[in-house]
Amino acid sequence: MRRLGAAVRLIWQGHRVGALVTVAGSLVLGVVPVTAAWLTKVIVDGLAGHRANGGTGQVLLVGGLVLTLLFGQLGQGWLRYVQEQVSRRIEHAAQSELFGTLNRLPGLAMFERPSFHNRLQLAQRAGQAAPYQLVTVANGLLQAGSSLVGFLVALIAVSPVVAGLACVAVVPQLVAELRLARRRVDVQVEVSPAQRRTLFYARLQSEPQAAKELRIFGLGDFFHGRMVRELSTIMNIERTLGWRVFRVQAGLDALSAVAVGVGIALVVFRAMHGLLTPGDVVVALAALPALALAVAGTVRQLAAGAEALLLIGHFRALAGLAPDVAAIGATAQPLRDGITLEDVWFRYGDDLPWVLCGVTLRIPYRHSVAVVGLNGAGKSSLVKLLTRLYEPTKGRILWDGVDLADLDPDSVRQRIGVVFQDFMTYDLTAAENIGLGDLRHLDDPARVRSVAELAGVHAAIERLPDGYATMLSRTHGSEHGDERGGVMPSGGQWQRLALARMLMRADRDLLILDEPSSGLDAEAEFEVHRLVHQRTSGHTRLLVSHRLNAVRMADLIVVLEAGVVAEAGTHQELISSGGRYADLFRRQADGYRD
Ligand SMILES: Nc1ncnc2c1ncn2[C@@H]1O[C@H](COP(=O)(O)OP(=O)(O)OP(=O)(O)O)[C@@H](O)[C@H]1O
Repeated sequence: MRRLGAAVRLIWQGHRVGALVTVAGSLVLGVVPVTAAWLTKVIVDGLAGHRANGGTGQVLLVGGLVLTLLFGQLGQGWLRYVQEQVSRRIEHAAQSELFGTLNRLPGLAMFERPSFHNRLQLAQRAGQAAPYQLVTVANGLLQAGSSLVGFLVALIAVSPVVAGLACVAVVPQLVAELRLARRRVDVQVEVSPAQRRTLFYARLQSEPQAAKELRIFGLGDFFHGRMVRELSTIMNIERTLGWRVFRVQAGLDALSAVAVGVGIALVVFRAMHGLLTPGDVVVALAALPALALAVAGTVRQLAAGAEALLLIGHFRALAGLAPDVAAIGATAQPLRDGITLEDVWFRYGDDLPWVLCGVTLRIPYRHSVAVVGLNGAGKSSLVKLLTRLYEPTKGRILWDGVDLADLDPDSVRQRIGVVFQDFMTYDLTAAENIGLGDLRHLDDPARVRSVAELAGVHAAIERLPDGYATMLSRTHGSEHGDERGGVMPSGGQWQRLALARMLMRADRDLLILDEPSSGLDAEAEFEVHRLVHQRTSGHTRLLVSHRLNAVRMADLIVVLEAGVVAEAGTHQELISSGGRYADLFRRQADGYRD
């Protein structure tokens, strides 16, 4: 019932007038065949002398029959057109609702589950197809149903026994078709992971980023083979289903043919004994196959409706997904004292190893804290906890003494500027790639330009064919229809663009720079750090870097090792203590000297 409610809501949001019009149209068109059959009967009875229609009456009846048939033909075309319009609007509403829900999910954990993506794929398909399917089913049901009722009434008038036979034949058809509907949905669920893998292999073979390695390592045939294997798996599952559908429906068709045959025999038998007029025979002979068709149509429509409702269940499950990070709470206030991590433990899943094992750390207001450590030490995970993309498994993170878990994540994020280690590269213009850092200033060229200058990428952008309006993509044209194809910045230039994007938020309370210069050459790295330090000094900052020289000016340096804080102090203190940091620093310095 809830699924039906969800479907009706989608249809209502999509195009309520269109939906009502198609329902009314279907009802009217449903009575066309039976009207035509009755007019035929009256004409035939008039011709056979069983009725006194008169010459004018016969002409009027024939005219009425022609008009009825014409109305039926034109009406069907019109109904199809309105249905398509309704369908487009419903699909639009469904996709908008689905992705609106996804965007409202505050955390990351959900996006890292294969089951979520399988369900998303099903939900997308359900959102695209199922509501429309329901509209066509409803219309089909109304048409087939009203034809069915009409012919049944006609048949009851001619022979109640034959009509009863037709009714009994409905039961096995309905049961079999409903079981097939469930199996169809099960198959869609079953093939969903293989379909997603197929898409993944298809993308690898078509995207420029992967094209390099595929060609150099000769991986094209390897991935092509894997894709073909997945396609074969899908094909085999669907072929088995197709064979089952064919067998069941062939059985049902045979049953229906037998029922029609028995019905016709009964009609002929009664007519031979003078119990039926020629008109009755015409009606019965027209009604029986038409009734069989209407029964099969109605049953298949019911099964398609059941299938659509089962699919809508996936849509509902996703559209009603509970957020993995509580999305409500008090609004975060401007930072005045600092951020404290209290015995923070974290792992990405119950069955995965601990990443942080009791980290206690303070980032005082207007101070800079650097986190260093070997690969996999948990530095980026710490950043994800601070930005509330995940919740700590144990322990607390306090924003001026208030647990982050009690604050509205959006309001916290509005107070933070971040450049991630795995930053995004958007297939958009250079200006947009920077301006996205603060949507309020997306169309503020002066501001965009000033942060680009700070990040040292302005000169490179100025040299592009269309300057800041140049598309930074080789696969997408611009939104304004320019399909020339843009340019591809270098790795270091992309990193500077990400840095500039973060600098759009340089006025925020907490700035987090996770490896902001790993793609830069040594000279550029030094320059970027100097500029960022200058531009953001006086802000509360968390810096993550492998290049210890780049973070030596931080107020506090924390060495993270195996998920715990192994050492903490200023650069001088850590060097003097001769521990892990001093060792790492010496080795990096030696590396530069050699
Ligand atoms: N999304 C994730 N799901 C599961 N495990 C993850 C995820 N992200 C990171 N990990 C694991 O958490 C551990 C810490 O990773 P993290 O990225 O925080 O380390 P890091 O210190 O930033 O490393 P690096 O210096 O290489 O960037 C690693 O063992 C990694 O495999």
